[in-house]
Amino acid sequence: MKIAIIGTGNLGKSIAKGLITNNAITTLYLTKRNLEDIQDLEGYKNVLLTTDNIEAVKQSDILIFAIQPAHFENILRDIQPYLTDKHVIISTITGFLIPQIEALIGSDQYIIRAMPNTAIAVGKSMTCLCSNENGKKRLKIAEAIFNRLGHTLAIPEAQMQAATVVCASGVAFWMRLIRATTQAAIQLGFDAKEAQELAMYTSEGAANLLITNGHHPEEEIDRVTTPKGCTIEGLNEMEHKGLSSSLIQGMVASFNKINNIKKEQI
Ligand SMILES: NC(=O)C1=CN([C@@H]2O[C@H](COP(=O)(O)OP(=O)(O)OC[C@H]3O[C@@H](n4cnc5c(N)ncnc54)[C@H](O)[C@@H]3O)[C@@H](O)[C@H]2O)C=CC1
Ligand SMILES: O=C(O)[C@@H]1CCC=N1
Repeated sequence: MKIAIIGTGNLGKSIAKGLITNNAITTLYLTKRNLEDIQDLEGYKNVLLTTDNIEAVKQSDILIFAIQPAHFENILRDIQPYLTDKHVIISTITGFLIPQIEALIGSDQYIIRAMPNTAIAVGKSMTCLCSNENGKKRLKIAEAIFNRLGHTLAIPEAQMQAATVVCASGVAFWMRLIRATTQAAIQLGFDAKEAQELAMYTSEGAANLLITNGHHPEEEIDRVTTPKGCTIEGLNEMEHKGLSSSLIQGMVASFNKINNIKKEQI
């Protein structure tokens, strides 16, 4: 696949690393205004760095946009004359809706919105996808790309904001949970490196139990909680202190914020 990433910053670089590691490219154009920060990607086979978005568009079929929302409109206007029937437009940009993209480049384009997270760099992104009417014909291509870089779910566009909180911001929420369990493990006597190892692999194992077995989390909790044992003692103490409630309230606060970001910027 001839892919271009327009705007190779945090997310764009993570996608690039995932595509390179998974051999998912014929050519990969990476664009950025200043190429210094992505020089480390230059040595890879078939990876080309450029500041020229138009050149990258002309040479590629799949265009993944990973710039900040404020830059998207001008870049779309610049590249619009060079779009042809071969192109699939994939936008990762938060809060930029399909009708806004259609208004700039036309509803006859194949337009897909993708909401990945930074775990895409290690092939473990939970990526939500939606498309315009025409883009439905190319959704399978986007699924094929992002399934190589983790797991995908096609959703209606109306759920993209919620998906951003759960999956993209979700990486930060999980990092904080892993850090907190690491701190507890240090207090219980492990050195910092060991403590993080225990926290990371325990959380990976817990998630994999659900992924592999398809169980509800409480079913797995029931297997661990010995009556009058230490697990239920700790679990109930966490709930008395508001663990579930605080997570839910935090995610709802993120959702309220994401719905107001655009209004605040105006
Ligand atoms: N960071 C994350 O976890 C996620 C971010 N997003 C969305 O992805 C987008 C990018 O986010 P980040 O990577 O964090 O931002 P970033 O600021 O790190 O990256 C944007 C890049 O675009 C480049 N750029 C600016 N103007 C350009 C132009 N005219 N031509 C080519 N490149 C240009 C900048 O140099 C920068 O490297 C945002 O719209 C964000 O909402 C979506 C999902 C997750
Ligand atoms: O924090 C943010 O607003 C963006 C959207 C999801 C990840 N980063």
